[in-house]
Amino acid sequence: LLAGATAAKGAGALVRRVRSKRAGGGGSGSESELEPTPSLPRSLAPAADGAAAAGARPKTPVYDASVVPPVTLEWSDLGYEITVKGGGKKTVLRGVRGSAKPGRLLAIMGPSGSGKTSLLNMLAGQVAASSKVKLSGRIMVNGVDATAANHRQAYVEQNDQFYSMLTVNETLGTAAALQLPAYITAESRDAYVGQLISLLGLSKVAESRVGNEKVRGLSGGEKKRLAIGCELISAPSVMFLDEPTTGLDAFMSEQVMTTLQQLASGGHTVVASIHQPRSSIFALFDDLLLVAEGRVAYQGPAGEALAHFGALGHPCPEHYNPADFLADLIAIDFTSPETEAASRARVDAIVEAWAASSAAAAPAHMPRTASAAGSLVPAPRARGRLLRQFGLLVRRSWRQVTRDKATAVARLMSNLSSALIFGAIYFRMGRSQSSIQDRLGLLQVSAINTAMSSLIKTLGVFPTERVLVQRERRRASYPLVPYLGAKLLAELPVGAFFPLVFGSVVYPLCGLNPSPARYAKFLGILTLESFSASALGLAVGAVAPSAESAVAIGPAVILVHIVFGGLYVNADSVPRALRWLPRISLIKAAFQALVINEMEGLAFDADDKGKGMRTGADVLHWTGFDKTTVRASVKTQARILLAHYWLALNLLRANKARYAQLEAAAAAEVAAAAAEAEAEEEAEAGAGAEAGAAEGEGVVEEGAVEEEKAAAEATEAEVAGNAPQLAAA
Ligand SMILES: Nc1ncnc2c1ncn2[C@@H]1O[C@H](COP(=O)(O)OP(=O)(O)OP(=O)(O)O)[C@@H](O)[C@H]1O
Repeated sequence: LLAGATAAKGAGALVRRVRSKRAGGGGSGSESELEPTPSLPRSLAPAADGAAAAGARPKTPVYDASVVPPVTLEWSDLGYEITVKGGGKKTVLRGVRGSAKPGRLLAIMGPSGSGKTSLLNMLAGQVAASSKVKLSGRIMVNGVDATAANHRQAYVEQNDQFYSMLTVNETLGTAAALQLPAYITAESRDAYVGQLISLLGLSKVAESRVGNEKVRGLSGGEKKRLAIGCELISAPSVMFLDEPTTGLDAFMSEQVMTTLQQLASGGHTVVASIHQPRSSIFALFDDLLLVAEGRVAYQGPAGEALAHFGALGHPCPEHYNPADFLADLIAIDFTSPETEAASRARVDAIVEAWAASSAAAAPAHMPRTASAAGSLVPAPRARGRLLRQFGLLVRRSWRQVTRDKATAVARLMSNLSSALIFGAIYFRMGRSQSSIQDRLGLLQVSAINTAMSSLIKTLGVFPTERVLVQRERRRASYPLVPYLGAKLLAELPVGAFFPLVFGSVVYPLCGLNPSPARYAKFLGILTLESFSASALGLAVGAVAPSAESAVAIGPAVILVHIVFGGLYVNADSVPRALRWLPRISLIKAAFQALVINEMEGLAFDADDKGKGMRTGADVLHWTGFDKTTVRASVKTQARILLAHYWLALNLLRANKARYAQLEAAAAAEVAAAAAEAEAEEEAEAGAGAEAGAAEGEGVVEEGAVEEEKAAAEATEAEVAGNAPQLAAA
């Protein structure tokens, strides 16, 4: 049965049939009785036995991702206002109302700039918090105010981010292992991932790497379907997708939208913003929400939209793409003042006609309560043990870093060429007086080169990875500490390899101190420094808004480390107020250790006049490094390294996404509900009416969301043990 899980349209009917069977509790309920091809993977664990299907508590907990609690979303009076430069207000959305139903694909369409993305983000609670943004209105889930705890939703962003060196199978496998409850066996998980892959039409590329700009991998459409798959793991009732077809050709767009239609058929509530689809894609929509200038021009069955506009005197010409027709109809034509005025009048008339229509007035089911009553049970969610998460994350990072041959070759070539260039410039330095300056120069540029190469590599990769990690953490897959720990552990050997290559080549070429112990220490000092620079890269990458800005900020930061790196400014002559800077310079710590390691016990030839520094001790005195040791410098470097990790961890924590919440209307509703509850309480003393869903103001942090989710988790054991009841619900 499961092997046949291809994406068959109409399979939703089957799923619904199955559901009604279960809900009835009759029959054996055995999976093997069911006929072909569900639109979603059916079950993670072996199906419940007859007793379980009949309602008894099953011995093996069942997690069935195909049967999500049905969710109807309703929204009313949505307003989205932005304070623009100069203090003016821009209305992005005004008086928007509508609904999205389970088992249906709702497309949000409209001309560019009409507010599609803003509406989608608002419905999904993904509008970035800002003092300039004001959101109002009400969003309900099955009749109660929407909260993170009372339904499970997923949001597929426009740009897909993955670990590029992992295969499709590994990507979904890791996501499943991180997100699914720990009681699900590895075999069940693998089977589930296999089904998900066939559902998404990714079987042919299951063992292909995702790829990136450097390494060819999946096509745009395949990546989009993989992104949908990653979100599907947690069995969300509602799926939001921001322009899922952007950047895809017509064929791939259709494949993606067909996948969405299948998900809807399987019982999910699917909402996608989309920009002028072709007619075959338009035909896949169940419902349509047309946005014109931030207002609703139509909401209802997609198949009835043309009739609605025909009745308003705007018939669609024959053989015309309905999506193009509708987009043109509600677009403002800025060609000339006359065309603008005419098109505005047309759009206004359309919007007003819709607002006045009975369909628009059909009340969304909006009881006056702010209670987030748990009418819906969220799907169980992973709270795996830290060690298990750590293991998974180490394996993922290890695969990413060891398989990235292109980056490894580039780093190898860069380190080798630097070593050879330095080797040629400082070739066999000897013991003359001028070799003292050469030695100091070589050790300084070696410290700078090692730090720069490590920093730039981290800056180029980490900001993108951070986005991915933040996304995963939004799904509460794992805490930051195991993530960072796993990353460091997995990258340790590869990270150490490059400074070792550089040092191994440059040292003998330049004729540095011939003692093998000094050679080994030289390599150790450079390796530790490269980790310190990489950790600095993590800290910069944690705050930089993009990879580009990280690459701009990083060198500016390292420049301070270079200036106070020990050669350009003598530590003793640094102004008192800036004395802390050399102490935190990773280049200084490395340079100092390298110089002491090189100079101790070395003798130099006198110059022509029989003068000059004759011993390494003289050089150390002159540089001001005679007051410390290699060991102390290495300890300093270790402290700098740990401080950078600590900084990176805290910056990542502080830089988490914050989302704006519905403001005025929600606050008013909460107040009204509170007043109502108070009145009720007075009326029936001790009735204990609840009115306090304190979601009034401002900003919801992920932490707050997590707390809500944690509360929902109390139901998890229940869910685990009562899957048939959940399915029935
Ligand atoms: N943070 C913001 N600051 C200023 N203007 C904004 C902001 N967010 C949205 N807007 C404006 O709101 C309007 C709607 O934007 P939105 O991105 O929702 O439109 P859209 O229909 O999705 O457009 P497109 O199809 O081009 O992506 C646009 O005029 C946009 O410039």
